[in-house]
Amino acid sequence: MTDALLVINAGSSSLKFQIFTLDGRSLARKFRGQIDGISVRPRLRVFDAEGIATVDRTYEPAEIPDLPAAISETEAWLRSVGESDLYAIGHRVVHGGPDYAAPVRIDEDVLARLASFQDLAPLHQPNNLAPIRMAMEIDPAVPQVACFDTAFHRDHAPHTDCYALPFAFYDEGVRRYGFHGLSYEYIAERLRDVAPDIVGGRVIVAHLGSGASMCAMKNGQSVESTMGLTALDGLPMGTRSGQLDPGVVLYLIEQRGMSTQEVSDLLYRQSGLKGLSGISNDMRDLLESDDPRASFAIDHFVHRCALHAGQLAAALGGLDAFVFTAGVGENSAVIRARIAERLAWLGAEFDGAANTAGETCISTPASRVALYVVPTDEELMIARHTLALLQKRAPS
Ligand SMILES: Nc1ncnc2c1ncn2[C@@H]1O[C@H](COP(=O)(O)OP(=O)(O)O)[C@@H](O)[C@H]1O
Ligand SMILES: CC(=O)OP(=O)(O)O
Ligand SMILES: [Mg+2]
Repeated sequence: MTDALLVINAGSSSLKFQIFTLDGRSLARKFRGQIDGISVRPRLRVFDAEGIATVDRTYEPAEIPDLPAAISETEAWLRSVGESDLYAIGHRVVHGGPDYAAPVRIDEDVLARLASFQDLAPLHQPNNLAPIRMAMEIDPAVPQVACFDTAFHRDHAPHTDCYALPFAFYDEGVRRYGFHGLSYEYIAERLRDVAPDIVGGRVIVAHLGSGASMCAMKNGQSVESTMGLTALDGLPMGTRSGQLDPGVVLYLIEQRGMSTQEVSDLLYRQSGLKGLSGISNDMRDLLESDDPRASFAIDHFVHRCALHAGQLAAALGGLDAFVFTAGVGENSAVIRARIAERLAWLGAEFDGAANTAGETCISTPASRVALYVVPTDEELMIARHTLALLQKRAPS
């Protein structure tokens, strides 16, 4: 089949993939699948075009201990359905560095440049690039396109995305890039249908998954993000610390004698919900647990979400809407309720019944700040960009 478009999205706790068929310029979803809960409660699910689950398989944590294992398992599944003759493959690549403000067709030079950003996104970039190399080896003739988490944020004003370091660091690329841009771009588009009255306003989108960030949007454009040079900054995450006094890093090195590798492992893999709770990086495990350390980690997460929401509301000069998305934001009514209650001072009137009923709008009609739950679809955004780039037009 030469009219199939494969999309791969390697996150920090999941590998998501979709296959689309092409009919001229339009995309039709054929399969959507993911292995989530990697290393904790791995589960492969594949849904057909009607949303019916065609595969639902759980694994022991040791069977899918990391992203590379999930990549191999997914490759095996893809081979089994015979999607070997592809029109193109679109990839999520988390870090585009200072070079890439838009999707790019991948060749050896581009791949080498993307590999040079690996240390800035150690949880993601290696797993984003491995399937690209794999596909190049299988069939170098299939076009591959990289779509970046950083691209949507690249129009930030320089005084907002610099660090207060000597300016030469900004020039060499030490900037607040921001991530989850494919998700935010998709949500910005969805809001045109879901909430046309606020799309031109001041909106915070909270992408709360295993990785978590918030984006301040004005008129559908990103103006601020909680993430920075790396995807460590901002909110606490599954295994990442989030915002930290840089003095803590100095303390770890100088007082505790930790190596850079040990500090990196601590901040990327042992911190966040996992580090604070000592139980799990998976929000579902914490919500199900009676252990006070689980509720402590959740309290911290909610507190930091509320603080960062205030910061982004300040960046926007007020707030018209707040949108929840990604694994936690889409699925946990409890976490949404707890964060929404902390937005009351901004004028948000939370509708608890709408929230538990799974409605899209979870604020009262009188609320000055509208609250929404909008499922994200990074893979669809990647598919649109990939097709547009290969057909040399703006994504539709
Ligand atoms: N029903 C749920 N309640 C609470 N959290 C959930 C639920 N379903 C999924 N999650 C959380 O969502 C996270 C995964 O989100 P996702 O956006 O897929 O992450 P990523 O792409 O970063 O791997 C997991 O850590 C999981 O705890
Ligand atoms: C950038 C990032 O944190 O991505 P994810 O949430 O998919 O891990
Ligand atoms: Mg993700």
